[in-house]
Amino acid sequence: MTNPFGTVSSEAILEGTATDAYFERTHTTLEHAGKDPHVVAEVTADQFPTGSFDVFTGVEDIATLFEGRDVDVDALPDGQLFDGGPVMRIEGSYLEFAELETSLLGFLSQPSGFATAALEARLAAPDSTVLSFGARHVHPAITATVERAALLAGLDGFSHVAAGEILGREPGGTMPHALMFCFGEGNQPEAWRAFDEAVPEDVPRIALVDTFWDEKSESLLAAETLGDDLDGVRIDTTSSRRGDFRHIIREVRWELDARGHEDVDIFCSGGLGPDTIRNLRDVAEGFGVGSHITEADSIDFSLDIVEISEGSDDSSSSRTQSGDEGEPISKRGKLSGAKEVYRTADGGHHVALADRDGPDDGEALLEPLVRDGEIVREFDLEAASERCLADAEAVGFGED
Ligand SMILES: O=P(O)(O)OC[C@H]1O[C@H](OP(=O)(O)OP(=O)(O)O)[C@H](O)[C@@H]1O
Repeated sequence: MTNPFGTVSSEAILEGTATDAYFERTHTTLEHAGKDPHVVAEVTADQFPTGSFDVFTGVEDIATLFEGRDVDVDALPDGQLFDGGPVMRIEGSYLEFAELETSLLGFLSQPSGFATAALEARLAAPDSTVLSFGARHVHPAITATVERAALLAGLDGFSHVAAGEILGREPGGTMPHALMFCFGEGNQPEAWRAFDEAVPEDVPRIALVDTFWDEKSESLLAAETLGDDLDGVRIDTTSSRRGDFRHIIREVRWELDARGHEDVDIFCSGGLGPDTIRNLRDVAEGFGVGSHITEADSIDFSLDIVEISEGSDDSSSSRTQSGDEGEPISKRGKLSGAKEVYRTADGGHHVALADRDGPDDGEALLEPLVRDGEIVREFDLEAASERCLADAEAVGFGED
């Protein structure tokens, strides 16, 4: 049985059948008419800066998508923040990549949305542990994409096991309510003790303490049961029972401290977004964040041809490599001509035509990704994450 879950295969994505039918019909029509113009196309979300930044990611998948295609691609670095103007520029014969547009936009749009939302969570509690718990909300085939976006945005870890294998990271997390149910009400100590005995030593002993009784009672019981071995408690109080969540956490902290358990950390989870995290970051040590990341809006990227010229067999005639230019062209409402985007020292994001000067102190952000079908960039998630956080600070991401 191949592909039992009906997911679109990697082969279909690479060969271009993972596309909208109108691109196939365009290909057929252009071939019929003997047309294959040389184009420069750009991927943009907004034409001009809006004052609101998003995180760019998915670029490694784009490199894989274009490998072996006779095109040149330039793109922002992974993790760079952007606000208007192109995040990517593709140059080549249009038929070389026409059908890839659908997958190309999908590779960028959803992961960039996840990473932007994860960055909001990260910056809401810069000094706390923040883990990605959202794998359960997405199709299993894209869980590593979610967890990668979370790491890119600087989260400390994630929960998904198979994603961990792909990303080369140990997943985090300790126990679900299901474990507590299996031991039953009144037997919480048995559950926590069995966990402590069973799991490897390097797994933190964080007891789930909201299952049957109130959070204070279960937290104290966990501390009594595991003593110094208890690293923390997790409070995942259901929203209907939450009341004043901050007060509940402060009360648990107070009662733990009063009995000498100052070293026991408090972790929270369940429907947490940046505002709640900001409100709890001084009373809890860590947060599990799921839906805020997975429910992020996709970034509304589109691909547009911005320069066009008659096709040529000579690939060295590319603009990227020779400086030759086609005719500027654009749809109404979009901006014609190949562009560059710049970051200035004051954190500004600027868009200008690529053959004009940018701002005096502007750093051009588009970098070579593919040349004549060869990937010319290396990828390093840790470096991308550092870039993301540094750029977030530079542009004042999340500040009003
Ligand atoms: O609300 P989110 O931000 O998306 O967080 C993801 C999940 O993590 C917590 O689940 P928990 O591990 O407690 O689930 P369980 O009830 O299955 O044990 C929380 O209750 C959510 O279901």
